[in-house]
Amino acid sequence: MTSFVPGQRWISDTETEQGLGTVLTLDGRMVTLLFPATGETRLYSVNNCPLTRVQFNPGDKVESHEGWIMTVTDTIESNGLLTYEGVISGGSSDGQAAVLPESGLGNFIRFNKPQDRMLAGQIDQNSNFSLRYKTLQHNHKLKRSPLRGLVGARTSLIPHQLHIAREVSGRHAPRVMLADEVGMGKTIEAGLILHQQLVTGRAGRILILVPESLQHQWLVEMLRRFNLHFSLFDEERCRNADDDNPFNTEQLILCSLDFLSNNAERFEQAMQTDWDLLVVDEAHHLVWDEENPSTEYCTVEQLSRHIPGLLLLTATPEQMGPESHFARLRLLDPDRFHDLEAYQEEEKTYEPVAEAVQELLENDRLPETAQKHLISFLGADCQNLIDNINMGDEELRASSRDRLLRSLLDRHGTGRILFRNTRAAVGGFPGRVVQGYPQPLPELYQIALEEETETRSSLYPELAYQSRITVEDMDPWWKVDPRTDWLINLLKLLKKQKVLVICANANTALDLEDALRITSGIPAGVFHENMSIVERDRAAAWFADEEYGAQVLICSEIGSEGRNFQFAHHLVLFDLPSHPDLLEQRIGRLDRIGQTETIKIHVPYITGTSQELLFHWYDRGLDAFADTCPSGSMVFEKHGEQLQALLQPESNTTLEDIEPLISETAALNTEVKEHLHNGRDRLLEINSRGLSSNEDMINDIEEQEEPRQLKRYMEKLFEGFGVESEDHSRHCLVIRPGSHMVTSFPMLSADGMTVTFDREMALSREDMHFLTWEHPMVSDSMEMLLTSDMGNTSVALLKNKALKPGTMLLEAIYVVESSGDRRLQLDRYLPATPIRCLIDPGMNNLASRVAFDTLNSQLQPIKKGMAKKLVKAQREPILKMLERAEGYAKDAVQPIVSEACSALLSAVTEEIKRLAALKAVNPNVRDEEIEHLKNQAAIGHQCLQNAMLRLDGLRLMIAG
Ligand SMILES: Nc1ncnc2c1ncn2[C@@H]1O[C@H](COP(=O)(O)OP(=O)(O)OP(=O)(O)O)[C@@H](O)[C@H]1O
Repeated sequence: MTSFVPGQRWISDTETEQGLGTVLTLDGRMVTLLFPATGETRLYSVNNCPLTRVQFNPGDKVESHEGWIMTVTDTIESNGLLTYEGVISGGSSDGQAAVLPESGLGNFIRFNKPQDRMLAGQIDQNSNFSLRYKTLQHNHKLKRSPLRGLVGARTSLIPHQLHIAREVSGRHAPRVMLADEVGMGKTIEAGLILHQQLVTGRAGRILILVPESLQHQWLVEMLRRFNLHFSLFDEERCRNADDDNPFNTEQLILCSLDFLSNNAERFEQAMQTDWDLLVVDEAHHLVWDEENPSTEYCTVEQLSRHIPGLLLLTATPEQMGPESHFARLRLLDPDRFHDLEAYQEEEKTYEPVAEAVQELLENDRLPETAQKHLISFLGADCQNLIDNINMGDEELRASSRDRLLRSLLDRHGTGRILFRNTRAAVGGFPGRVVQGYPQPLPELYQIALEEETETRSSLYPELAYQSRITVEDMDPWWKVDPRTDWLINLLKLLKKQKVLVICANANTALDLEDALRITSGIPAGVFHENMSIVERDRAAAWFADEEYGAQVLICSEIGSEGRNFQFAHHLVLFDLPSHPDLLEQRIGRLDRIGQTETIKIHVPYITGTSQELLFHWYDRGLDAFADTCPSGSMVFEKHGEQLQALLQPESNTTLEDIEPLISETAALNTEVKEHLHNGRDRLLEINSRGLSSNEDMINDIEEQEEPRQLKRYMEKLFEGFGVESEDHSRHCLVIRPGSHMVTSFPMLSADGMTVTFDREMALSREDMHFLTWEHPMVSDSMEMLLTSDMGNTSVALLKNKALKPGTMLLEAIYVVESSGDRRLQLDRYLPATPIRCLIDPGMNNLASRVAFDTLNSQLQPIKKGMAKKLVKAQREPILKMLERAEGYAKDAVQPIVSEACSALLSAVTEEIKRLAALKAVNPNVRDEEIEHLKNQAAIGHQCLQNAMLRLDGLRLMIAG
């Protein structure tokens, strides 16, 4: 061992972040070092200290503590201290000779480059070198995967959701409407898209706007399923923020749409924030008409003008009429949807477009009629794609077919921006049965209704009773109303089964709760818009509790929107809503993913009132109870007014009177359904479920999950960072901080935690953390390793009989990577890509002949002292071999960069072509947009061309 002399510079092998240390004193068997960079001193045992003497050699560049740089030409030793001679590089003294005693070396010098560390004698364990290389490989594979961002969610793999998520999240700044039927997983689809956008860096700042009642549900779903920590913003939170603009204090923010719409100051602040993506749930509330657009619509419209990405979620897009629906489409893509009349005209052509799509899907080669058909929609330009389908090889035919289909879907119909999955198309949902329960009309209701002129009162006679009958000591309405006793009997009959009751008005819900408690002692939860969010969540949780929860929850219309109650199988519609989409929203509380039984819908109605008429109109006219009703809004557009007139109390309509309307409605309903099925819905269905098999994607995801491989890898990573892990059960581990942990480990709680690598287990055991390749614990710890110098040097003994003892091999791992504005998303095309070189004494690169794992299995550790001596002795050959390795690596860079450039260009060209084609039919597509795309491509191309090569790891192996 070199002896210590005060003034010498040494570096700590275990605390490289301390910079260079100076020997202060030598006291018998102890040595004290001062690390001027941090001001810390350390006491070491001379015989057993993790220290390496710092000694530079001719050719090395060193920095003085004054900041100037010198290239060393000679080293002189005197009384154990070194003095460097050399030439200054850079600055005003460039080229001048200089002398630098080691005490004048910069204190912050750190050897983190592999060759510097190795030559300075900082050698890591072989297992960490291997872990580092594996990490680079996994990282590269993950970043290149087309499924990146979609595999990490704690959700079942449901094909229609994954298709939409992949389709949308692949886009830059996506602007789409997710309009799956109620309860089919729009929140999950949105979560997958957000997760993907965040993981890939396409988005960083996201704002979610939801109805107040859904804030908490969203927060929980985002955290529980996607590990996304959104912050809930309300007035109090904003007031307590430490910034003039509270929205600048978090990246992921969720607040209610009402909060922003009704608060000019907060809205202005939100407008001044640099968001990447805006999400609006229950977007049918964005009502628009030319003279009087709603405040909510205007709020979102203004935000959406300056936020690049926009996701609108609604199960009932046409609930507020076709104008509002069109206005929302225009929010998403003003170029494509610029003229309502033109759009409505175009809707009529959906059927022939759907036929053309069908022809493309069904025909292996395209007959002449199909060709003409396509040309009539897409113009003569598409002829060469048609020729490819008829004459090209299999791959070309498939890609040309795909491009034609995409063009058809994009330019005709709502194509790229509207996704709607229906139960009918997806299949596998439990059925629904309805039962009506006619109840006699109480005399007091009859009296109250005689004076009524409004439909609303006859639909909800308890309101008419309360406003018209004003005698003293009158009974509450629920004592008069026969539906109360009926409900109590039903609840008794269903005993412990959960029953969700929905009525239109909050007061009715409250009174009913009283009625149940007073008359029968049945405790019921209530849930309505006038309750605070906490109260609502508490009521929902009480209802959900299997063991001690309430049998019944009574909800008002608005209060229950978007909520998940699929664990219940009985739904009581205490009254009926006035629009078919509202009815669909009500039934959707139970008819959702996760519903396991046939849903029983119970509808009590009072005979002789509008309730009875409406029940029959919905049931036999629209068939809206037993089945979902995609045609509801359109039929309502046509017959709504007539229906309203008949429902008016003054009209005295009988069931017989309404029969003709019911028959007309049924006929129109069949016609509209068929029309939708053949046209718009057919296009939507193909767009929403995808053209190729989604099963393949599920298989790919399952393959990419690799729970066993991930578990093995993480066990190594835990070990590398000093985290203790032990088996819990199959695919599950218990992990906790170890006593030798070098640094804190991402997301590891101090008390330890149980993790599973298995999706099924994660879905059934909420208490376990679901580790996937995309979990922040995994991705952050991978990054932590790659940004440190851990494992970037190693020396090992190579046990291979075919090699002469003493033969030296050098393994150099390079990484080629590009840099550029985050928004350019260049790592889609060129993620950090490892290049491995294995140099033998003849300067050949053996990397392709000797696999990493094969070589690794033949290696044995060498003692650190021995390794340092070896490196010192072999300095010159190591440098020569390294130079050769760099040459090989440089040769490998160009093909990698060229491939990345072509991928970038083909993606942008496709987008430019689309805009150019849209411009032909729509003058609103601006030339600047196309120019912008071209510029982005040019900048991206330039950045890729400037990709850098750097050495990431170095391993020296000696045969023995
Ligand atoms: N892939 C999935 N894995 C596990 N659970 C799911 C999945 N998709 C949906 N669910 C569950 O199904 C229910 C309905 O999903 P979600 O709330 O996303 O539907 P929605 O379409 O947004 O509903 P609504 O139309 O009422 O707003 C939720 O309880 C959700 O957690």
